[in-house]
Amino acid sequence: MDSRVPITVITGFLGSGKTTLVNRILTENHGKRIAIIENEFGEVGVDDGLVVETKEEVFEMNNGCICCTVRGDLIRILHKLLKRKNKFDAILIETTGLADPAPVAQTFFVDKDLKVCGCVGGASVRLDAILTVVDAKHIRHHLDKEVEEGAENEAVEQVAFADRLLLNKIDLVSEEEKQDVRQRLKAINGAAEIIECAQARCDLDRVLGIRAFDLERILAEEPQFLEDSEHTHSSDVTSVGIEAEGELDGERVQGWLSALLREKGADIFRSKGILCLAGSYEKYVFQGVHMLMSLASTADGVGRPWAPVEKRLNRLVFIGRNLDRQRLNASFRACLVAARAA
Ligand SMILES: Nc1nc2c(ncn2[C@@H]2O[C@H](COP(=O)(O)OP(=O)(O)OP(=O)(O)O)[C@@H](O)[C@H]2O)c(=O)[nH]1
Repeated sequence: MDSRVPITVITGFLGSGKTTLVNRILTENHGKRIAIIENEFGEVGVDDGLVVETKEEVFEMNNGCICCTVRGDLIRILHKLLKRKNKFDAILIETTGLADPAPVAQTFFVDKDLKVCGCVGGASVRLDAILTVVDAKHIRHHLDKEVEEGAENEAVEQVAFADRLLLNKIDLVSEEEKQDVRQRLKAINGAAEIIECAQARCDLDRVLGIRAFDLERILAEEPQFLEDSEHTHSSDVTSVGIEAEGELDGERVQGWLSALLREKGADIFRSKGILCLAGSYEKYVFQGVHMLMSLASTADGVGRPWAPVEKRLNRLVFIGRNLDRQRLNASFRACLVAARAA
């Protein structure tokens, strides 16, 4: 019997539905002990507030990008997990929306530390599959994005490297658009099965424990895969994080966010935040993907409520191109009740 712990890498562009899939796996009654390793892009982390309350263990890695600077952290976390007496049945790694999955996968095959400790070869873990979640509405825009010479188009890399493609958000596109996206995906990666879904609702047997990662296929397509090579992200995508204590005027902040995304949504790929609205004990979760925006509260079953002693800290992050840090900060702060009274 194979006693190695299967690792599933969940990748996909910003806002495609990775956390939605993780939440879905966590709430499904599968009887497995799962550890989740989360890596988030952006100056201010908010995903800790977006992942459902769970008995499973969630490890945050927010000091850099998993495919570049924090591979060491990933290895350390894996060693820690593997030393446990009560071993996990599965490990999920959610990458940032801008990660290249290749160097993450490579970690399990070429890293000296993993080899020394016998996790590979010594057979403690195995890479089960790379799942790439695709936003059916926005993916074409990102696949078409031109990048500077020498840099990678992360959306293309994520599709190319997938063992399974979860074509998510099919509720947002017509049949014609969906077929067009399917063709685009097939042209980049003809080998990966495409699973269509909305809200990442898919049969988990088709995505977990599937033994789909095939080193031979990768080596046939990318002979240098096992060589530790440099890669460069496109440098025009940046993030602006905002942290501010205090209560917000609900109407004002909603008006500000809708106007901002309406005007700048082509450049703001992703926005999200945890908000404290005046007169409410609920924690509000704001989610934006380009121009689409939603605001839900813990009363709708999203996130975790404010704890009685918790500091009412608003946390937001904007990820995209041409972000005006000063303007975003000033216009957000103008939505605080205190700013209005001043
Ligand atoms: N309409 C629609 N919205 C969806 C679907 N799946 C997820 N969303 C929404 O899309 C937004 C982004 O979803 P997430 O799961 O946070 O995406 P993500 O890939 O984890 O985002 P990042 O970690 O920021 O890259 C949220 O507002 C979700 O509720 C879907 O199938 N249809």
